[in-house]
Amino acid sequence: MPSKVILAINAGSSSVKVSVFTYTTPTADPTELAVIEVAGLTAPPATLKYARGDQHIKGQELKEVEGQEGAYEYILKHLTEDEGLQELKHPDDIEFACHRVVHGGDYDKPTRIDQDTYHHLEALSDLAPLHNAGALTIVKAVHEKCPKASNVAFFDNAFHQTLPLAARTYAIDQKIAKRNKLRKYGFHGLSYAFITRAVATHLQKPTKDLNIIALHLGSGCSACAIQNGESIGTSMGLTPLAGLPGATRSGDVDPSLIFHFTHDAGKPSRKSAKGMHITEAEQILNKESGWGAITGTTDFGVISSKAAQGDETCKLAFDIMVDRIADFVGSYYVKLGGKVDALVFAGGIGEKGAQLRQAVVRKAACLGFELDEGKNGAPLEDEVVVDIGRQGARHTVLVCQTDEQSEMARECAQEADSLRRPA
Ligand SMILES: Nc1ncnc2c1ncn2[C@@H]1O[C@H](COP(=O)(O)OP(=O)(O)O)[C@@H](O)[C@H]1O
Ligand SMILES: CC(=O)OP(=O)(O)O
Ligand SMILES: [Mg+2]
Repeated sequence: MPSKVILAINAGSSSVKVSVFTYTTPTADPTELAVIEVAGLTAPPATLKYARGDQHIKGQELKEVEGQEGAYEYILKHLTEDEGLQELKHPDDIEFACHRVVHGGDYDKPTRIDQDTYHHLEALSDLAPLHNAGALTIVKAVHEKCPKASNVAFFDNAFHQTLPLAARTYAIDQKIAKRNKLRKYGFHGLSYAFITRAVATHLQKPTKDLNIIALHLGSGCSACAIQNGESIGTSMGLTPLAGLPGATRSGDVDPSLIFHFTHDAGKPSRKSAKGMHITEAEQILNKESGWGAITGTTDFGVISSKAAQGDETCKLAFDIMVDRIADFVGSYYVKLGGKVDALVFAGGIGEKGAQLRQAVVRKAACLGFELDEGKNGAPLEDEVVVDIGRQGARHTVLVCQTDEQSEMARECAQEADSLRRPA
């Protein structure tokens, strides 16, 4: 029997990550065969990372690759040409292509993408200007190049369906809010779903009893208060712009600020990509702000080391992040009534940024979070969850190597029968 390949595709704002899985039965977790990532899309040249068995490529520059669609084309070619990846020799070997779709509006569960869903998701593109359009170009590319695959969308806002009414409602006219669906959706949900399960397993607790403050810190950054395994508060809002700053995003500002920043706030952005209808205000706050605008680099690793060497601009960007993250840790501690099993760091910065973790945890020391500095500074090995807290401290601090692709693949294998395209 031919093996069934699941390709899980995660189009982030600065990277495209694809993992290749096979699966056999709906009960076993899919087996990961390879992981490939094209990163640095906001700071060209893009770079390649590839891991399959003993084969590892890291940091190879890809001068010709641009944008999420270009990254996907490169990835598919690389995978099908890898002699060692027997299971994926031809695009037709792919049974399911799972797509991380950041904004799913009212969609609350994995959904096969047909023409109708595609158009619904297209209409939501303006609400996730750095994400949806890129993901949809990949959906199109899969449709054209892998016609036998079933395309399934996994929504980044679905995990936050459990937000209590008050937490998801903006203090605006409710008639208009309802008509225009203006509410907090929240994102990074595939990551938070993965983190919840992985941390519950690590702490040997049932998911339904897990209470954590989780931080997903990557090119986009967010915080989430998770009570009894469910999201009860999260920092992103109607769009992934709200809350914490990101590589090119401002995060929360006074909503009036933009009208003092530019007189053209409401005009259509001249720079917005084809098919997108965003204003100058959305362009500036999503793509021309954040730590990239302050320092000139979108790489938070560079900012952290320069800040440590005394570069004042990088120190300011670093301190802004620490200040804003600490605000959410404090507020979510209250939301959870002080019943917190762990503070969890995840995402590119959460996993690699020892310096940032140290600064955040120091600020939260009054709540009982403390680090074991040796463990915090040690490079991560293969474990999914690592305890970096001081033994004996009131609260635990963890790093979780989150994996949105494996979250999608797991759900896909479980629901394979209902998600498969009719023959
Ligand atoms: N050593 C490091 N220390 C802190 N941050 C880092 C380090 N290396 C990479 N990063 C940050 O991680 C980001 C990528 O995070 P990731 O979660 O993969 O992003 P994406 O939003 O594209 O999914 C990079 O843009 C960079 O800012
Ligand atoms: C929702 C979001 O901001 O995602 P990413 O961090 O992958 O850009
Ligand atoms: Mg990401």
